[in-house]
Amino acid sequence: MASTEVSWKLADHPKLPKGKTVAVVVLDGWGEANPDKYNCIHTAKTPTMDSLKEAAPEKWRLVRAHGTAVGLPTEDDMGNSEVGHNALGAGRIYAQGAKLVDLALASGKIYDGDGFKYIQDCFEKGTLHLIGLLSDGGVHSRLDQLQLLLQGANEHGARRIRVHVLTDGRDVIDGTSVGFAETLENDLSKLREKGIDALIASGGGRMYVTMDRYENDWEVVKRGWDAQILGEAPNKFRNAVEALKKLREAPKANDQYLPPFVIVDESGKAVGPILDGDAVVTLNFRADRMVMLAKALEYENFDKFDRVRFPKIRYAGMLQYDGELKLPSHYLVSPPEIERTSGEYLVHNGIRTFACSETVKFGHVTFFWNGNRSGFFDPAMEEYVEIPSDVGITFNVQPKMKALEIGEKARDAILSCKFDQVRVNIPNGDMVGHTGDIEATVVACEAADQAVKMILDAIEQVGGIYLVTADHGNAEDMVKRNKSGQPLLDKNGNIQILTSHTLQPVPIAIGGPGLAPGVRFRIDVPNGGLANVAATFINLHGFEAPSDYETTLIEVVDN
Ligand SMILES: O=C(O)[C@@H](CO)OP(=O)(O)O
Ligand SMILES: [Mn+2]
Ligand SMILES: [Mn+2]
Repeated sequence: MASTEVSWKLADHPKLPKGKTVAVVVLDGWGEANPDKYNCIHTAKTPTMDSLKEAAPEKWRLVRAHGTAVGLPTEDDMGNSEVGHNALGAGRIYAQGAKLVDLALASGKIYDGDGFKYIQDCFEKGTLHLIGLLSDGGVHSRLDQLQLLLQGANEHGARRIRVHVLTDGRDVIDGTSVGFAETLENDLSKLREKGIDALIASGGGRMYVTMDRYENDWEVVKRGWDAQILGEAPNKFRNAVEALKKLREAPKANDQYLPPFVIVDESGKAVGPILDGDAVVTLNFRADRMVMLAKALEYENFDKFDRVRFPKIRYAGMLQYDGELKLPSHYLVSPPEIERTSGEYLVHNGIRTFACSETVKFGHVTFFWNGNRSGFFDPAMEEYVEIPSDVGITFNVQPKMKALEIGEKARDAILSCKFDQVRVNIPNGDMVGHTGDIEATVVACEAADQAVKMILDAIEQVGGIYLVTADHGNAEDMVKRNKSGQPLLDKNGNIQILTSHTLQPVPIAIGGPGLAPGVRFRIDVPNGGLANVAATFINLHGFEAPSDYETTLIEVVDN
C-alpha cells in the first residue's frame, strides 16, 4: 500500500479508554526456561519480574520469539534483536533478511538484480571483496550463504576474490572460528584449483573489529578499515587458520574479541587490500552492525575517522541496511518492506512517544522498532533518548550497565505526563549473557529487575499501564545442551558455555492501576508471538489495531 493511500486513523477500542500512560518495557535477552543453575534469571533475585508472574496469572503468559514466529527460515533459528524488535514494533511477521537471502540465492535471482550487475562490472579488471561475519549463527549472516555466493560470483565472472572474515563466538560457541575458517579455506582452495585467485585477506573478532553498532565506538570500525581496505594490521600471518589458532592462544582471547590481522604473501605484502576498481560486498543481512562500515565505504564526506585512502569501488550490501538513509545505495537483495509500523500509526493518532535505551541497544527501540528506519515519524510527537554506553569494555565488567539510568529516564518521562507511550529496552540480560560469564549475568539480571521496578512504580503513581516483555532468550540458559536438555561437556570435562541467544519463549506481563478491570490475556491465541504485542499495546492506548496486524493478546471480560 503506498503511504498516500493509507488511512492512518485508528478506530476507537469499544471497551478500553484512551489517555493512560503506557510503559512498554523490553528486557533484552530474557527468556523463560527450566530453573537450574545455568538459568541466570532464576538464580538472580528478580522480585519484580517474579511478582508479575506469580501475582496475576491471567496477566502473564509466554510468547514465541524465535523461528517462523519472527520471520526466520526455520524453527531452529534462535531469535535476535532485529527480528524481535521488528515484530514488536510492526505487529506483523515479515520474511526476514536471512530468509530473503536464502530465497534469492536458491532461485539465482540474486545474480539478475541491479546490485549484482553493479558490482559485476568490476570483475574483469578488479577484485571482488566479501566482508562479513563468518559463522552459521544465522543472526547476522550464514556461512552457507557465503559459500553459495562465492560459487555464484565465480560462475558469473569473478576471477579474483578476497574474503575478509569477522569471527563470531557470540551466536555460536567460542572457538568455532577455526572450524569455520577451515571450511572456507577448503572452498577457496577448490576455487583456486579452477584457476580462480581466491584467498582470505584479513580478519578479526566481530566485537573488536568492524561490527560496532549505533556509533558506540568508531575505533572498532577503523580497526577493520585498516585491515580490510588498507591491508594494515599489527598481526600478519600467511594463512587465516594459523592466524586464528595463534591469536586464540593469548590469555583470555576469544573469538568475539580477536585482534585484527592481515594475510600476507611470502614477501610480507598484504594479499588483499581494497583498491580502486574493486567490488565490495558486505555479507551480513542484518543491519545494525553493518551500517557504520557501510557509511565508511559509501560516503564521500566522512569524518568519523581518518580513512587515509578512500578507494573508488563499487559497493553493495547484502541488503539495504537503512530504509530512510537508503544505505547502502546498492544491495544484492531487497530488504523486507516493513511499513505502517505501530509507531507511525501512533503519531497519527495523537500518541506522544518517548523511547530510551543506552547506546548499544538504542536503535533497537527506535530503528528496529520502526522497521529499520532511522529518524522520527513526527519529531513533534516523539522524543528519543540515548544514554551513552560504556566503551571499550566487555559488559561482564560492568554488568549493571546503564539499567538504572534507563529506569530513571523512563520514570521521569512517565511522571512528566508529557508522553502516552514510554518505551525502553533494558539490555543487561542479553549483553552480559553474551559474555558467557554466569556470575556477572546474575548481577545483570538483578539490575534489569530493579530498572523494571522503577518504571512500574512510576506507572503506579500516574495511574498508568505497563506491558513488560522481551525480544528473545539469552540469560535464562548459559549452557549448550544435548537434545534431551543435558549440559554438554567439552573434551576437558568442562561445561560448554552458551554465549548465544536461545530458542526459548519470552514472558509478557500487563498490569498497572490504569488497566481496565476485566482485561486479561485471551486463551485462544496459544501460539502468540512477538508480532501479537503491537496490537496489544495499541489496544491499551484505547484503539483497535489495524486489521492486518497480528491479533491482540488481550480481551476485556465484563465483571
Ligand atoms: O549483539 C548482537 O549483534 C546480537 C547477537 O549477534 O544480539 P542482539 O540480537 O540481542 O542484538
Ligand atoms: Mn536482543
Ligand atoms: Mn543479543
